[in-house]
Amino acid sequence: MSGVSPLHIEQLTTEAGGFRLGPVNLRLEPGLIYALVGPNGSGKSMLLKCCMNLIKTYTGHVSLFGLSSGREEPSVCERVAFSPDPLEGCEPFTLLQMESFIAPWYAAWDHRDFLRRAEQFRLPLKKRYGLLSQGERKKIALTLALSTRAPLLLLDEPTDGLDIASRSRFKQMLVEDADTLERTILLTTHSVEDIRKLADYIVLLKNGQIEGPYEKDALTESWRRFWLSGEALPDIAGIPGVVEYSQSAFPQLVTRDGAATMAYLTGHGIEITKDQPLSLDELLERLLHEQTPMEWKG
Ligand SMILES: Nc1ncnc2c1ncn2[C@@H]1O[C@H](COP(=O)(O)OP(=O)(O)OP(=O)(O)O)[C@@H](O)[C@H]1O
Repeated sequence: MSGVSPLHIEQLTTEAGGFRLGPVNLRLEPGLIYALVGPNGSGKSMLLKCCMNLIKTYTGHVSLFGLSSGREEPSVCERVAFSPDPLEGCEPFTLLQMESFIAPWYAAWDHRDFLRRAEQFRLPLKKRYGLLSQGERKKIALTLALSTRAPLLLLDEPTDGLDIASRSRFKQMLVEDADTLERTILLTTHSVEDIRKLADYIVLLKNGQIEGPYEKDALTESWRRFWLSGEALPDIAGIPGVVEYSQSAFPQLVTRDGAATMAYLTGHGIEITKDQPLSLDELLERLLHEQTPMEWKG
């Protein structure tokens, strides 16, 4: 772990409408993109709102760059931008008007940079937010968040509703910004494609609790499916990493620790006939829904 964390959450708990979130502990490292992934209603939006102090009824502690998130002073505010889903209360305003409200909070705001982003997203500057389509509204939220040039962005479902070209432009903007800005992003998403293309790390939110962060590349390297030549394995429970074993004409197993499983099988003279990494879709589904350490299939 290095230096001060852009976002450090300690023992955060909150409740709303019978739903309990936490205790959540999470520490982000600078310059990385984290995908916060969880089922509908798992508390992702609540967590982002707690970080922004928009929900104040939480216990625990949130610090932004080492400063308490509750301190509403420029040194905290200008370092973080939040793109909620949706932007509430903005219906009467145009993009230019929204800029005039937000820009004064951010010392690094550059009007030309803002105009360039709006143009790249083909956004009207003088049309009221309330009259725009869902995708156009999302692009407004992204334009405003990115234009802050804040070193920490919290983005709630940033690509939801975007057309294909706009998704590419968004990604391109992140890539271009990385040349001049050390930016940490925590984004929520239900899109495997977003996770594949954007995220360095995956953070799971399940049953109100955080799992991870998991480095995406390490995760996809580690989770594997092996096909075996033997008819039956001697001691399945003793094989490290195995989460599923299917006994059939072509026995196969799924492991969360490919290297350890392979070492065990090789060491016990069991031949692996085929070895395949899990797709990110399957891997995420397993991570999000796994309840027990091992599932058996006869
Ligand atoms: N103000 C509120 N009043 C009552 N219940 C609330 C409130 N805010 C959130 N909740 C409840 O808390 C739970 C978590 O909501 P949240 O919006 O954080 O989920 P989410 O993970 O972002 O879901 P999704 O993926 O569907 O966007 C939900 O069951 C929701 O109904």
